[in-house]
Amino acid sequence: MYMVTAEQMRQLDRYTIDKLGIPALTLMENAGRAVADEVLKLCAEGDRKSGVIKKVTHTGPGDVPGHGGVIRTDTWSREQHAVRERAHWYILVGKGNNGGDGLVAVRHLTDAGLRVTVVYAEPPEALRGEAAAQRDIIAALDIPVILYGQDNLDLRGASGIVDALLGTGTQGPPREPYASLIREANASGAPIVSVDVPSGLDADTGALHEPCIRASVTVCLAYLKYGLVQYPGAGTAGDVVVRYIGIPPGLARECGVQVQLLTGDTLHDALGVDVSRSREPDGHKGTYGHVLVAAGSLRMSGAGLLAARAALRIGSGLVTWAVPKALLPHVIGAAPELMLAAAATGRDGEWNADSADELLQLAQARDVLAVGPGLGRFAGDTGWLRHLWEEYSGPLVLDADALNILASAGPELKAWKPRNAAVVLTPHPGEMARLLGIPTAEVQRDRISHARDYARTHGVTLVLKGARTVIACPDGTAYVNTTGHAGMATGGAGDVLTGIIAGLLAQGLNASQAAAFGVYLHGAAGETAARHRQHPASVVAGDIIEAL
Ligand SMILES: NC(=O)C1=CN([C@@H]2O[C@H](COP(=O)(O)OP(=O)(O)OC[C@H]3O[C@@H](n4cnc5c(N)ncnc54)[C@H](O)[C@@H]3O)[C@@H](O)[C@H]2O)[C@@H](O)CC1
Ligand SMILES: [K+]
Repeated sequence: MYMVTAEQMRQLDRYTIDKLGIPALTLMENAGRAVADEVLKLCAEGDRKSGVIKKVTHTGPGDVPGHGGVIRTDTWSREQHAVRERAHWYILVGKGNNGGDGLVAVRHLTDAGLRVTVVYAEPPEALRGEAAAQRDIIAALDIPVILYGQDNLDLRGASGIVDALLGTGTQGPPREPYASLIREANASGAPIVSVDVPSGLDADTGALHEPCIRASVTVCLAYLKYGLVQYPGAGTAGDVVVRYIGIPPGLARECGVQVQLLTGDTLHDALGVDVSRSREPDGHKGTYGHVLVAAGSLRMSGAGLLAARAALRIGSGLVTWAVPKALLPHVIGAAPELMLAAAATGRDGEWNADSADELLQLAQARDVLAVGPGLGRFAGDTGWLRHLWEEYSGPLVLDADALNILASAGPELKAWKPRNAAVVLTPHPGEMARLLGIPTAEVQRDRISHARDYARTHGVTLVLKGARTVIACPDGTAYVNTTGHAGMATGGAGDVLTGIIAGLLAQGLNASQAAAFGVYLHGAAGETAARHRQHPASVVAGDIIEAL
């Protein structure tokens, strides 16, 4: 499922109207109709707040037996009519095309028997183009309208509200009278159905302006907008329903849109991943690759163990865990399936810069090198990592302190020899901020753009972790994950992801596939673990491995 910015959506709209010849009024009609459908569905589910609307058992249109088939008509049962007449919905209408969509919905809702009142934010004369055409139809139909003036409206009695105030044409925080109307709608407690995006949301980033609508449902038109998927926007949009309005679904790809929601279908169709994970009937452990995990130190040995165990559990043929020599006796038997290697001679169980050659030799005999979890920082670590980066010929997964080392290399990174094999970086927002030299809040404000820019500039595959993890590839494509939950914000969960991605690389997936599929599986395993533990908060990193 493609995801677009407001600007891309405008281009796709224009292309559909100007090049394909589908009239703007047709798109608006489809949009408003889609909104009305979702409102009626919500009515059928019942008004959760006031209990005015009860569940309707007969929801289908009237069926009349015909000759050899059924004639279906758009009629509604008496019970449905009765329910709708008792309800009273308010449709808040802004002066742009978002408002125009809302006015189309008004017409369809009225035809379906729902009592509706139109609330114009601005004098109806302010509407232009297609929206003005809708305004005139509403006037001709004698549908009740009011102009918002703060004391002529009490939304507290509303059964529901349609928010058609501001859409993808919004610039900056909602101005008056939009701001007051948004506050009143939120305070009403009525369910709110937003058209395209909740008014006050930055459609490109998911940042919330003050104020911003808190929707129960957002009926997103044509293509998913970034802001509905990224937090905090995702948290204010309620259930997001993407509805077709006549813009050909394939147009986004043809017009060069590169960002998609990561689903099972995306993995299969866009990334070519064998999601069934079938194995060769005559495969042997060599078929499934050998991972080297260089991770863990005296106080953080568990991080290395989790990464190595995850690499095993995801199906790698063999996994070797390299640790500082002094640590080795203490981790023997920690996971009997693992092979162990001592790769740093420091007596204190910490890594040291002298281990670079030794580690490189170990890595060259294996298919993938994962570096970072529980590594710690040590004197000369930048040169140490540079050596591995430049000399190791296989794919590299860098996490945790390996990312901090990269960050401290700063501009010097440009002088590092470009790698032929893939690099996957898996920063959390704090690590990403250090890589970019900007505050964490700035990373979070626009996660998709920061991840994509870094991946393109540095020729790496980048996994920006956190709710709705972003996987950005060197060619500009990006995927936004939907699996997982807040219970996975727990120590070690990131180490597990490192192991999963390394394990998938070892099994022959390319960097984009391994990163995207790894993130997806990691989240899905977290969900399974939450069900097993009966509460997300009780999930610990080891549970994610067991659930893989
Ligand atoms: N052909 C198209 O372009 C289609 C557009 N569609 C709808 O049109 C919307 C985009 O329409 P528009 O581009 O007209 O823009 P909007 O309807 O989002 O709103 C823009 C209007 O609000 C004003 N405005 C902008 N920022 C404001 C702020 N911060 N406070 C107060 N007022 C503000 C602007 O002056 C402008 O008049 C989409 O979200 C979607 O709902 C759909 O009808 C489908 C087809
Ligand atoms: K809206």
